[in-house]
Amino acid sequence: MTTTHQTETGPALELRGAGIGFNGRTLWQDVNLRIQPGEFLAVLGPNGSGKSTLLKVLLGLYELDEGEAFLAGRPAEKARADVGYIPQRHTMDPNTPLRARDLVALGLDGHRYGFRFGKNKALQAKVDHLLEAVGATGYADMPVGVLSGGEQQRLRAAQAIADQPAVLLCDEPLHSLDLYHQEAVTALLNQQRAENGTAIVFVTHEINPVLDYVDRVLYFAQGQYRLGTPDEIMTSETLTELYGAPVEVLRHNGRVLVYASHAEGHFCCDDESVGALPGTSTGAIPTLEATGAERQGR
Ligand SMILES: Nc1ncnc2c1ncn2[C@@H]1O[C@H](COP(=O)(O)OP(=O)(O)OP(=O)(O)O)[C@@H](O)[C@H]1O
Repeated sequence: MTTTHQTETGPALELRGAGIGFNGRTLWQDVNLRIQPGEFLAVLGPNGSGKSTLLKVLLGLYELDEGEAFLAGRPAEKARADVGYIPQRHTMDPNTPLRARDLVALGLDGHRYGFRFGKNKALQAKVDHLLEAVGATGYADMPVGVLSGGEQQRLRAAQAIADQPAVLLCDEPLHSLDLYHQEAVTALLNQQRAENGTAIVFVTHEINPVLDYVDRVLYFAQGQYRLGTPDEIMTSETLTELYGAPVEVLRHNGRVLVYASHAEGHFCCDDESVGALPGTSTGAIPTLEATGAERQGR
């Protein structure tokens, strides 16, 4: 059965006055956000700014310090069945006793079908379709533990959308994928939101591969956030204001290029973009990750 979340009323996801921090350091606060069914939200920000934490709040794994989080009209901790999740890449144990197709099948209401799944022809066909969509047909019957990181990541993407969730939470899902498979996975996610109304929350350091699909950007930095369309947020003016120090944003061949020249180098943008900046040598760019001093000071 096809689920279409676009026909449902109300936002797919909502944060009201939300805030969270750890060990006395506020990651973000007073976040107000309504994501509609079918909307694609990119979440950006430096290392440690709280992007993955946002996903964990939406998964009901972390409690907010203030405010509320709702998914499909329910408090986040009660909405697990409405959520698909592509976790940040981690390599699976080589001895994991699952084939690639079993991993994807678990996304199809695995708790209900369990390993009897193999007898259901309709579900098998669905798994085959998902495997094909992420280019995994060739290794469908291989044990997942022997697959490469990128191959495993494509299976996680297929698994996460298998049950057509109302909200899909993606934590750097393109990390370690080659360009061809980045495009295949982003096209699949886009199809999922267009055809089934799945709202997508996409944490990434690199907006360019999804720029064509992104409706709005949520950008965390310095304990603050900005929310708006890519044209509103990915500007020198907005990011300079957010970081409180000069950031230059350029558009080149349809790509967003972010250049942070502050001496402390505590900005974050994607290295690939900086490298692509015309007339700029990567050697001249300071480190773009949070400094050790910043992290210890939280
Ligand atoms: N359970 C926890 N207990 C204590 N600190 C935590 C916990 N979870 C996250 N943090 C801290 O909160 C900060 C934000 O972590 P988070 O993983 O959300 O960052 P991020 O923006 O996703 O970073 P990255 O780009 O590096 O993946 C980090 O400094 C992290 O150490």
